[in-house]
Amino acid sequence: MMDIFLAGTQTTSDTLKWIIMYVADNPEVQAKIHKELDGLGNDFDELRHCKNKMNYCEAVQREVLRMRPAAPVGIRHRTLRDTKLGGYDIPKGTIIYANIWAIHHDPKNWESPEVFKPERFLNKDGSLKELDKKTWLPFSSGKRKCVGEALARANITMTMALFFRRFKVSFPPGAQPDFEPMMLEINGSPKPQKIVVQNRI
Ligand code: HEM
Repeated sequence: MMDIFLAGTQTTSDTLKWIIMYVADNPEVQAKIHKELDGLGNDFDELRHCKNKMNYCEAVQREVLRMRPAAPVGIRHRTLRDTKLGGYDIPKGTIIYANIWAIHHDPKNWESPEVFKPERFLNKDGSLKELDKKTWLPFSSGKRKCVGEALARANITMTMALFFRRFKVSFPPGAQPDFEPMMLEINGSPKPQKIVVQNRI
């Protein structure tokens, strides 16, 4: 139970904080989020039916999870026996981890990886592209991948919808936002930032 609480709280809240920061820093992205959410009309009352109509919000979520994965090097594992991986010999008992950050920022995988661009996940007609699970893996991969992915993704989608429907965010005038994560145990958390939150309704 402790694993679920520890692994499931800061990861989701950090991702939401990164989303707020990237949206505050990109007014044109925020305008598109607001347009999409305003377009849901009365459907908004039944949020669970809206997920498939929120492609742009989904693209923002994917891009933030790519640029600032909440667990940038996953969880450490120890090999149970001598093994070979990618041509390397790895002795029994070696501590290994997946460098998710490096995969997400590798220009071989992503065009201009340091640029925040949710559109990279969308087709020209606004539909979502198929996810390449070899290059986008914020929840890691394989047998020990995150067990909370579906819960986290649903939680982030609903919070984004409820929050951005109601609020507009920005950095205070003259602020110099800091997008460098600070590593806390396994988490790549944002540093505390001041954000201006304005009511839209
Ligand atoms: C944005 C949110 C989240 C992200 C980015 C994330 C990411 C990850 C990653 C990268 C791992 C390591 C997998 C590996 O060892 O290869 C992991 C493991 C794990 N996550 Fe998450 N996680 C998130 C939310 C959650 C939530 C909401 C829960 C539970 C309610 C959860 C529960 C766990 C558990 C129990 C493990 C260990 C799995 C195992 O060792 O078999 N996570 N997560």
